[in-house]
Amino acid sequence: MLRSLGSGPRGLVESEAEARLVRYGENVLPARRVPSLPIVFLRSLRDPFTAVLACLALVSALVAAWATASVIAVLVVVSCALRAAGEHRADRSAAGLRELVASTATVLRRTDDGAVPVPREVPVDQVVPGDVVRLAPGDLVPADLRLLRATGLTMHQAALTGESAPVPKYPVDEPAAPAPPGAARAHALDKQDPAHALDEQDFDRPEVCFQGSSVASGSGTGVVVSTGADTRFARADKPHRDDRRTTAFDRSVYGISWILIRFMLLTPPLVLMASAALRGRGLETLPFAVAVAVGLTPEMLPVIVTTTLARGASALARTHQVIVKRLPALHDLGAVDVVCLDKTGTLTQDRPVLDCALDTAGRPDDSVLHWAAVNSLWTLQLAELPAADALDEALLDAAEERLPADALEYDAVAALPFDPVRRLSTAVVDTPHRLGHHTLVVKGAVEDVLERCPLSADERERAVALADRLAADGLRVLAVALAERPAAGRPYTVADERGLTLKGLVGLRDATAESAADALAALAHRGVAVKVLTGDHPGTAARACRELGLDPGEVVTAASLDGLDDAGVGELADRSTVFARCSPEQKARIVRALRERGHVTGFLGDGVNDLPALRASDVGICPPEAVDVARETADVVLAAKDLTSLDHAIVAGRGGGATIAGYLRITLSSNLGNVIAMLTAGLLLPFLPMLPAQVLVQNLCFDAAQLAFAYDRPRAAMLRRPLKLRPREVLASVTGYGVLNAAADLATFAVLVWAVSDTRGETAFHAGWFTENLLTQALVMVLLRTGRGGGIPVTAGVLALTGLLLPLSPLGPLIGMAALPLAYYPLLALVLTLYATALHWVTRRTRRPSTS
Ligand SMILES: Nc1ncnc2c1ncn2[C@@H]1O[C@H](COP(=O)(O)OP(=O)(O)OP(=O)(O)O)[C@@H](O)[C@H]1O
Ligand SMILES: [Mg+2]
Repeated sequence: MLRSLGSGPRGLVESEAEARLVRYGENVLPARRVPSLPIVFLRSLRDPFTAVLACLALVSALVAAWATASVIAVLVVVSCALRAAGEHRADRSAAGLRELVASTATVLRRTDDGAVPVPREVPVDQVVPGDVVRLAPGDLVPADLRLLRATGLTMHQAALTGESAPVPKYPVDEPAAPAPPGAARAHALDKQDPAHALDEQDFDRPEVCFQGSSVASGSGTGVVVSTGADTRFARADKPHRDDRRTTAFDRSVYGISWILIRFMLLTPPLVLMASAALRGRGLETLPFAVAVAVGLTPEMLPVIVTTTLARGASALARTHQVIVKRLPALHDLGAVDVVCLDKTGTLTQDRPVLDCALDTAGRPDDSVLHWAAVNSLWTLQLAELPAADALDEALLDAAEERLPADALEYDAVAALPFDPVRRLSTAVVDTPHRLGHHTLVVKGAVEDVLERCPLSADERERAVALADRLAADGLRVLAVALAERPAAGRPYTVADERGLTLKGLVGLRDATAESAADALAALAHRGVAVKVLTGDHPGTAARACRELGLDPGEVVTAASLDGLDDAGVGELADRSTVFARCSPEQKARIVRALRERGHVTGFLGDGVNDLPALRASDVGICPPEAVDVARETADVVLAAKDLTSLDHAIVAGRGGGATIAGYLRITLSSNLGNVIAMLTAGLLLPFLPMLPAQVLVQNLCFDAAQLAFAYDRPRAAMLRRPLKLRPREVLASVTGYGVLNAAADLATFAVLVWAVSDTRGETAFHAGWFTENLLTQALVMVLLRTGRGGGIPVTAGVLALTGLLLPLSPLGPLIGMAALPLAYYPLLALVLTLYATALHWVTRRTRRPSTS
C-alpha cells in the first residue's frame, strides 16, 4: 500500500509533499468553499417567501395585471439582491472566523531522504496523498486514511453514517488485494474493492478511517490515500447528512414564517370568494387579492435576520474574540435558558497535581504512584501519542520527582488506552524476574476499577469510603489495580481487565478556574440555569461547585438515569444541578431531555466525551483549547479559557434576537392591520379601497424603511432574560396591534368618505389612504420599537414624508392618486393622535410582564 502511494512508514519528504500539493491540490471539501455572489442570489430565490411572491407575480401576469406583476417582480429582485449581498458578506466573514479555529493534522515528514521523520502539525488543507498521519483522541481525520497501526482506536463516524456509537478501527493485512494502479490517485479504495464501491458498506471497513470522522478513543497511524474532493465523504450521495435537530431558531423564526405563508396562500381565494358573494365581483379583483396577500409578507425578514446576526457575530468576534460559526446559533444563544457544562477544564483548570498516593488502608504508599505512573508511561509510549492527557502527565511528573530514575523501566507488551465509557486504561508489561508472565496495570475511575476486583463486601466498602473522603476534599481520584497472567499468545482486549488486585488510590488536585465563579454568578443573574454534567466522581464535582458558589444540591449519579424513561430523565434534569459519572451518551441524553421539556439548552464542553452532547444541544459551545472535533462540532468557540466570554456571547445573542423580534412585531402588526382594513373597506365600498399597484408601492416603501432595524441597538431591559420568540405569543400580540391599526385605518376611511365626498372620488380616496397608511406605519415603527438607536426615528421620518408628499408629486397621478382637499389633513392628524395615544397606552400595559 505504502509503495503504491509512493510513500513509506517514515512519511514523505517535505519537497515531495510540496510537489504533491501542487499536483493534487489543497485538501479542502468542495462544499467548504465560499459560494460566489450569483450562486447566493439564486439560492435566495429558494426562500419560501420569495417562492410565494414569485407565484403571486405569475398569477397576476396570467390575468394580464402587468402593473401588479411587475411591482411584485421588483420586490422579489430587490429583496433577493439585498439578501444575497448580506449573506455573501456573512459567508465571507464566517469563513474568515472559521479559519481562526481551523484544526491541524499531525503528519510525519522528513527534511530529506536520510533525515529522521518528525511528527509535525500542518494545516489540514496541506495534507497530501502519501502523508503518514498520526491520530489521537479528539482528532479529526484529515483525509481518507489506510491504517498502518492502531491501539484501541475507535471512531465517531456519525457525520458519515448517522451512527452515534464509536466504531473500532484496526489495520488489516490484505495480501490478496491488488495494489491500486497509478499510485497516489484517489478512488484507490474503490478500485481495490470494486464490490464495495460507493456503497454505505465502505464505512464498515475497519482498516480505513474516513475524512469527516473523528477519534473517540485510542490512537493510530495511517497513510493518506485520498484528499479533498476525492475523499469518500466528499463523494457521498448525501454529502452533509446533518444530524442536528431543529434548533430554537428554526422553531421561532421559521415557525412564524410558515404560519404567515399559510395565511398568504389562503388570502387570495378568500378575498375572491367574499367579493364575489357580497359585491358580485368576478376575477377582476384577483390582482387586488394578490396585492393584499403580498401586503401581509415580511419580505425583508431574511435580509434583516442575516444582517442582524452577521453584524452581531462580527462585533462579538471583534470585541470579545468569541467566534460564532453558524449564524442562527447567535440567535439561539440569546434564547438559551439552561447551560450544561462539563467540569474538568471548564470549571477547573485541568492542570491536576498529585496530592497523595494511598494503599487500600489509606496509608501513604509510593508503590501505588509507581504503578499508576507505569500505566501512564506505557499507554502513552505504545499508543505513540504526541501528548499525554492531563492526569497522565501529572502522574509522570510526580513519579519523576518522587521515584528513582529507572523506576518505570519495563518491557511493555500492550496498551488498552483510556476511553470515557470504560473509564479505565491498561498497560501490559513483562513481569520482572518471572519469565513468560505479564502484569496488567490498570488505573481508572474508582467504581469501574473496583467492579473488576474480586473483593469482600467489607474491603469494597472501605475502598469506596476512602475514595469518597478524598473526593469530598475536592481531589480527583483514580484507583490502581494489578493482575499477573501467564503470557498468552493472543492480543489483549478489554475482556482481560478482570480479576484484578486493588493496589490503592491516587488523589490529584485540580484547582478551580479563576473566572469561573464570576461567570457562574453572571449566568444566574441573566436568568440562565447552570447544570454540571461530568464524567468525574460525585464528591469531586460537588466540592468544585461549592467552591465556585454554585449549590450542587443532591448530586445525581448518571447510572441512576438508566432505569428512567425520557420523561423521568427530563423531570430529574430540571430539578437537579450536578450529574456525575456521565458517559458521553448520558450527557447527550440529559441535554435532549432538557430540550424536550422546552428549554433552549446550550452545552459547553471541551473533550471527546462531550461530543454527543455538543451535537444534541441547541447551541454547542467550547473553549479555544478544546480538542479538534469539539471545536469542529461546536457552534460557538469562546475567547481564551474564560467563562465570562460566555456571558458576552449570550448578551450579543439576546441583542440580535430582540432586534428580529422587534422587526417581526412591528411589520406583522402593521401589515395585518392594513390587510384587515383593506378587506373590510373592500367589501363596504363600491370600488377598490386601493389599487393593487398602490398597495405594493406602499409596501415597498415600508419594507425599505424596515431595513433600519438591522442597524438598531437593543435596550438594556431586553437583555436581562432569555429571549424566546414563541410563534404563538408573537402572533397573539401582533393580532392585538393589528386590530388597533385596522381601527385607525377604518376611522380614516370614514373621514375620507366625508372629506372627499364626491368631488374627486376614487383617486383622492386612494391618495388619502396611502398617506395615512405610511404615517401610521411610521408611528408604529417609533412607538413599538424595542431598540434605542437613532436610525429608526430618522427612517420613520423619511417614511412619513414619503407618505405625505408622494401623492402630491408627479408620481402620484402615475399610480392613480390625486391631491387631497386641505380639510383632510387636520382630521387625519386627529385620527393619528388618537391612534398614537391608544398605541402608547397598550404598549405600556403589555410590555411590563413579558419581554418576549
Ligand atoms: N487517562 C486516564 N486514565 C485512567 N482513568 C482516567 C483517565 N482519564 C480519566 N479517567 C477516569 O475516567 C473518568 C471519566 O473521564 P472523562 O474524561 O469522561 O470525564 P472527566 O474528565 O472526569 O470530566 P468532565 O466530563 O467534566 O470533563 C475520570 O473522572 C477519571 O476517573
Ligand atoms: Mg472534559
